[in-house]
Amino acid sequence: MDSLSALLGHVCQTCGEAAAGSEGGSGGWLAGKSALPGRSTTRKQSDARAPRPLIHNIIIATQLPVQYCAHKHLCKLYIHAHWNSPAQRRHTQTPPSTSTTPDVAMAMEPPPRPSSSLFDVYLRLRPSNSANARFLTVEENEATHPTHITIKPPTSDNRKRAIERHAFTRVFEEDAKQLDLFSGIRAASVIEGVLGAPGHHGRDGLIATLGVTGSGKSHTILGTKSQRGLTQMALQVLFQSTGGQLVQSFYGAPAFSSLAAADVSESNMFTATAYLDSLYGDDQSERFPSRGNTPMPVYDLYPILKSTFSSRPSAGIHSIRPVSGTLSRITRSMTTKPGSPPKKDCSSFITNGGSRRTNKIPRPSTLPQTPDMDHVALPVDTTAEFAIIISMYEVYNDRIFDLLTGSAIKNKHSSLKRRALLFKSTEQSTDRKVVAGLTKIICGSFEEALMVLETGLVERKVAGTGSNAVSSRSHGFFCVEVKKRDAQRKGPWSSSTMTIVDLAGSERARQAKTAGETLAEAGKINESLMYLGQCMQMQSDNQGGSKNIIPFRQCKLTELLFSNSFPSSSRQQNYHHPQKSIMIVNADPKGDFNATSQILRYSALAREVTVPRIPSTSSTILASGPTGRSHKHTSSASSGRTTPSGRATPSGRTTPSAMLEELDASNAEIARLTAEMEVFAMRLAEETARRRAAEASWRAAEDRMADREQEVRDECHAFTEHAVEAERRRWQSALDSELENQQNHLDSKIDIVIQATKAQVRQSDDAVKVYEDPDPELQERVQELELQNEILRAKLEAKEREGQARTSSPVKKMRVLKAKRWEDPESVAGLGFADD
Ligand SMILES: Nc1ncnc2c1ncn2[C@@H]1O[C@H](COP(=O)(O)OP(=O)(O)OP(=O)(O)O)[C@@H](O)[C@H]1O
Repeated sequence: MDSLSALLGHVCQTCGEAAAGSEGGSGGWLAGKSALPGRSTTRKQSDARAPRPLIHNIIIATQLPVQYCAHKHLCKLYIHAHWNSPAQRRHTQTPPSTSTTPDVAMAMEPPPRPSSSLFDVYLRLRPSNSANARFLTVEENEATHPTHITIKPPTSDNRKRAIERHAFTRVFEEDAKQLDLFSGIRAASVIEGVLGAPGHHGRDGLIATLGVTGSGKSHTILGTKSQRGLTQMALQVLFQSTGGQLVQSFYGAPAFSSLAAADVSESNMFTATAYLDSLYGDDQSERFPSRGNTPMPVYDLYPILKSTFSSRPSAGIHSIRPVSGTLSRITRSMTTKPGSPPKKDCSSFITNGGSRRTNKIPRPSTLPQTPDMDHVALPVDTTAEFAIIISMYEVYNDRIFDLLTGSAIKNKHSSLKRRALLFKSTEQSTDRKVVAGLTKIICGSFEEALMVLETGLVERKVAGTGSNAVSSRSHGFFCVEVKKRDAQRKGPWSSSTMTIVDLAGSERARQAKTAGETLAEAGKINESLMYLGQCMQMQSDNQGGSKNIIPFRQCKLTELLFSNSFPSSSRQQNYHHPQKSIMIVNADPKGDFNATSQILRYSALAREVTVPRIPSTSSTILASGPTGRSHKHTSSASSGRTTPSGRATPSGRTTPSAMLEELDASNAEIARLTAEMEVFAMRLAEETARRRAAEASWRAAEDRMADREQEVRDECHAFTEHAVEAERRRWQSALDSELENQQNHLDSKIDIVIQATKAQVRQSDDAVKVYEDPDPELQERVQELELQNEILRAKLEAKEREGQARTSSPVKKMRVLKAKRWEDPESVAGLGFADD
C-alpha cells in the first residue's frame, strides 16, 4: 500500500473531506485493486448501505486501478492505464485535481534508466509553421529539466480519445539549439565511452533519431546550411580530443597495414586522401595544382584504388589541402517545398537545384562552422594512439548498401545496380555480427572526415514528398570507428564504434502524396519502424519488470540497432560491453496528431492514459438550475446514496428525484461503457498492431526464407559448377599427362630400335634386313619378276651357247663377254670374269 500512503492527505473534490484513513468509512483515498470495495474483506463490515460504486464494475472489466474517497464520491473517474505491466500500473496512483479536465498522474516519475533499458529516450520538439493548435504540452519541472509531456487530442477529434502522458529522459522544447541538444543528451559522454578509459577498451555508442517524416531528424543529425548537426559536432570533439595521438596512416606506413589487418569486417580500407583523390581527382585538378599523381578517371573506385595502391604499397599519396573559396555547398536544404508535388529522387545533396549529382569536392570551409565545439575537451588516454575510421551505409528496403562506393559521384554510375551487403559474423568476428565488405576510410583530420561524410551523403536515397521536400528514403548509418592501442608497445588494436543513425520517417501515403517506388519505399520504412516500435515498447515493458525478449531480429534496422546492445556472449578477450544508446524522438507539436502520438506512445519510457469523464447530464441540467439544493442532490446521487427525495415512493411511483437518480445512473453506466469501450478499442488497436506485425514478420520471414533458399541454390550451383570444372581440369590434365607418357614411351622405344639397328648395322656388313609380313601383291609381283628373270636367263644362256658356237676366236669371245657384263654384271661375276 505504498501508493496509498503516498496519497494520504489529499482532498476529495466533491465533499472536500481530507483523505486520512482507509476504506470502510474512516476516510482516505484508496488506490489499487486490493482496496476495492466488493473485493476487500472489510467491505462486508462497512456500511452495508454504501452503494457499490459504478467504478467497481470498471475495475472488474478493465482491471485498472482507480481512486475514490472515503465517501465513495465518484468525483472523477481516473483510469491510469499502464498497459504494459502490472509494475507500471502500480505507480500511477494520483489524487484528482480540481481542474475541469482530468489531470494526469503526478506520481509518474521520470524513470531512471535501469540496466534492462536499451536506450535513453529524449524528445525534441521542432518549431512548427503550422496554424494548428499545439496538441502537446510539456510539463514544467522547476527542479530539473522537463521530462513529461501530455498529449491531448485536438478539439476537432470527435472520437473522445484519451489524454496521454508520456515520460522521457528529457524533453527539449522548440527553441532548443543544436548545441543544447548535444550537451543535453550528454553526447560527450558517449564519445568518451568510445575513446575508452586509460588502459581500457572503448565502448560502442549509438545515437539515433526517430520521428514522423519532416519532424527534424536529419536536421538534428546532419544539420542544415547554417548549423552543424550532431554528427559534425561529435566528429569535431573526437578529432580535437585525439588530436596529436592520431597515427600516421598513409599508404605504406606500418600503421596502415596493421589497421587493415586488424579489421574484422572484410572491409575495403583506404586513406581519406587516396579516397577523395580518386573520386574527385580529375575534375578538381585545376583547383589542386599541388596535387600530384592524380589517378585515372574513376569508373569504379575499387579496381582503381586497389590497383593503384595495393600493387604499389609504398606509392606516395599527396594530401588534399583544406580548401577555401566560394563554392556551391552540398546540402539538404534545397529543392522543392513541402506540399509541392513529389519529385522523384531529387537528391538534397545537389548543387544549383539541378537534378544532376555533383562530383565537386566537398569543401570544409563552406560547410557550416557553428556550433563550434572548441570548448569541449574530453580526457583521453595519453598512453594510447588512435586511428579514426569512417564508414557509411544505408538500410534501404531492408537491405544494406554501402554509401562510400563513390558510384554516385560520377553520373555514369548512378544507374548501376548496387550490391547489398550482409550483416553477419565473419571469420575474425565470430561472436558478433558486422556489416561485411564496407568501404572504410581512415581520416587524419576533421576536415577529411567532413569531406567523406558529404561524399557519402551524396549517395543516400532521398526524395521529395508531400510531407518533406527532402525526405530520407532510407535509414542512414554513419559509423565512426575508433581504433586504439598502446603507443609504446604497439600492441593489437582495440576497436569501438560510435554509430549515428538518421532514421527515415514514418509517413502516411495520403499526406506524403507518394506513389510508385516512393510509396513502396514508405511501406518498407513504416514496416521497419513498426518493428522498431515493438522493440522499444518491449524495452519499456522490461523496465516495469517484464522479462520480454526484445524481438530485434525481425528486420535489418532493428538488428543493426539492437544487436550490440546486449552483453557479448564471449567472456574472453573479445568481450564487448553493451553499447550506450541514445534515441532522440523528434516531434512536431502541431503536426499530424495520429502519427506523432503513435510514435510517442511506443518510444516513451513510461506512459499513462486518462479517459476523460463524461459529465453527468443531471449535474449539467441542475447546474443550470437556480438552486444549490439540486446540486446537493446530484452530488448525492452521483455518490450513489439514496436521499429521501430520491427514493421511490411506497406506492411505486417515482419522484422526479428518483428519475434524476436513474438518469444519473444511466449516464454513469454510459460513462462506464464508454470507458470500457475506449479500453477495449485500445487493446484491439494493440492486438491489431501485434497481428499485423506478426503477419509482416511472417511475410518477411518467408521472403527471407526464399532469399536464403535462392542464395543456397546459387551457392550450391556455383559450388557444383566449380567442383565439376575442377574435376574436368583434373581429368584433362591426367589425360594429357597419360598421352605424353605414352608418347614418351613410344619415342623411347623407337629410339631403342634405332639404336639397336644402328648397332646391328655397325656390327654386320649385311644390309639391314627388314622383316616384314609378305605383301600378297608384292609377292605376286616378285614371282612374276623372278619368272621373267628365269626366262631372260634362259634366253641369255641360249644366246651364249649360240655365240660360242659361232666363233672360236678368243678375242671375239672376250668382246661378247664384256658387252654382256655391262648388261648384266651379276651374271658376269657369276661367270668368274673380272674387269681388267
Ligand atoms: N529544430 C528545428 N529548427 C529549425 N528547423 C527545423 C528543425 N527541425 C526541422 N526543421 C526543418 O524542417 C524541415 C524538415 O526537417 P528534416 O528534413 O530534418 O525532417 P526529417 O524528420 O529528417 O524528415 P524525413 O524523415 O522525411 O527525412 C527541414 O527544412 C528542417 O530544416
